[in-house]
Amino acid sequence: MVFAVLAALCEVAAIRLFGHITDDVLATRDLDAFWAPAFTWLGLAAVAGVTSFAGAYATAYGAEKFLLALRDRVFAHIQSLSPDFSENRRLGDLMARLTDDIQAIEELVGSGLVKLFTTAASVIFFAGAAFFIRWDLALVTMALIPAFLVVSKLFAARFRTAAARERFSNGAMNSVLEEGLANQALVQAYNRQGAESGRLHGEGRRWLRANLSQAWLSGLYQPVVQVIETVCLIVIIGFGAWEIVAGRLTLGGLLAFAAYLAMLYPAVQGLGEIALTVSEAAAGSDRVIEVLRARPLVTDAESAVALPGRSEGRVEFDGVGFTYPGRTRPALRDVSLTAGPGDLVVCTGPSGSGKSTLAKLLLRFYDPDRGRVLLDGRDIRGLTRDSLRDNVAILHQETLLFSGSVRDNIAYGRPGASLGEVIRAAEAAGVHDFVKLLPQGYDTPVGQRGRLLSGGQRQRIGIARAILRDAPVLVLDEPMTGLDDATVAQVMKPLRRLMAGRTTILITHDLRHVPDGARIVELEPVPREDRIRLKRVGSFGLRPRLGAPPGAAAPEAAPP
Ligand SMILES: Nc1ncnc2c1ncn2[C@@H]1O[C@H](COP(=O)(O)OP(=O)(O)OP(=O)(O)O)[C@@H](O)[C@H]1O
Repeated sequence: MVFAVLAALCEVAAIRLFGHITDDVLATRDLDAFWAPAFTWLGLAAVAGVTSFAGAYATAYGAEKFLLALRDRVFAHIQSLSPDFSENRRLGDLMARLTDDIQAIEELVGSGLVKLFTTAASVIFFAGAAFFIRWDLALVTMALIPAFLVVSKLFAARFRTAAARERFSNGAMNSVLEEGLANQALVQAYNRQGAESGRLHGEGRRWLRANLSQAWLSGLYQPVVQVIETVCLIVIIGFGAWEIVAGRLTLGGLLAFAAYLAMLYPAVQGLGEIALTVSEAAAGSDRVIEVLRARPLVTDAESAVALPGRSEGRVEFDGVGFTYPGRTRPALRDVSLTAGPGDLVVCTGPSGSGKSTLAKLLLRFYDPDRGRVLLDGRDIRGLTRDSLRDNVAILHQETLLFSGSVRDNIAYGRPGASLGEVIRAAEAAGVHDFVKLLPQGYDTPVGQRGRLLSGGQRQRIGIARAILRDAPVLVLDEPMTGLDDATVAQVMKPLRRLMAGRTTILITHDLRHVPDGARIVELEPVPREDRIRLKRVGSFGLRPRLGAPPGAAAPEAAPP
């Protein structure tokens, strides 16, 4: 701001010099009087050049840093929300909020604010200089300024509506793009290329219309303002000419005055344009603020403590009931089970009976509505989420991989792990054998979501990651899904190694590969009956601790 104000002051002085040159050199034809103002002018131009460069760079620096900090903050905020937040929204739209909408805010807060300040300063300087030459003439000029402001206010309101539509369409278009690209195999397999292209075209047209109405408004704004500006200049020059004829104003005075006005009106116009930038930024900021206002469903309690050291791995669900936010049917009701080090508890049951929900509660993505989840006898709501999750390793149904190398993906379980540790985990998980055959070994990229690898290979990388994490509690969510018997056999060996000595909760509806000695917990979907029944299955060992004996009435009210 300081640099920009200095540059504007240099321009004011340069115009004044131009007036002097006109009156003292051109009108008098005295060449000797030319050199001093000419060199001063040159000096001013140099100072103006340096200061405006410094101002522009400093503004860009501040704006970019702001953009970086805001994006980091919004992203960190989204990461602190339950996975539910992203799952309930379209990914492309969220990405548009993190990129384009934040960029629109940056344009206002970074360059926009500086521009507002420096333009306002220029208006004051040029108006002051014009007053200095002829206050009465300047007053006439100023009387026309409100016309600019009224026009810009009229346009800004419409521009804001158009900008909000454009932001919304941009998010929708990004969502279609993201979904189409992420599901390309599905699109091609079902011959839906045309439909997907049509969807994109539809969103693209909506975006185009929103952009065109913005272009229409900003295109119209310029000529309207220019007409007002021209009327002002003609009035001033006419009035000035009359004053010169009457001998009350010199030619240099009039020229300098007109030059000040030529600088002043664009500055006033610039103030109006900032109103348009504000409208655009407001549309973007509404969308970013909506994200920042979302509160995490689960936070660390003020009295939350970190687990002292490594957990023993004693897990207990004690009369747990849970309904997802916005749902009326409970996902779980009165579930009780315990598992200790070395135990393997297999949660089974039909689809939708709440098996994966148990894992989400154990990781505290949600808190139960009833009952408690305990780790080492402590309610996990009294523990910090970091220390809880440090002690639980999860292997998801579809192993989630990032688009880095094999090594990066295994080391995700323990950042900073050495290559030796990664290789040891990979050997234990049966990853090493196929990695040896990959073109770049552990540095081979796994592709977007690991799609360059087979399902079984991805699963084994997930196991290696969990081995490296070395957490005392292990949750395996359908680790065998989609694998053929031969691959399951390959995966089972490292899985057994991984489970040894840990508390393992294995979620599966396929009991064929469950190791002997496992405790089986069968969940039944809540809506069909009033209670969750846990029952013993076949010859698989121990009976779990029951929340309610089979056949007993459910302690809670029936679901709505
Ligand atoms: N994020 C969510 N928001 C709302 N409801 C959900 C959510 N996730 C799951 N549900 C609902 O909760 C119930 C239990 O789901 P859950 O995923 O735990 O079942 P599951 O037994 O693991 O099923 P599957 O074997 O098919 O994976 C289902 O009725 C499901 O529709």
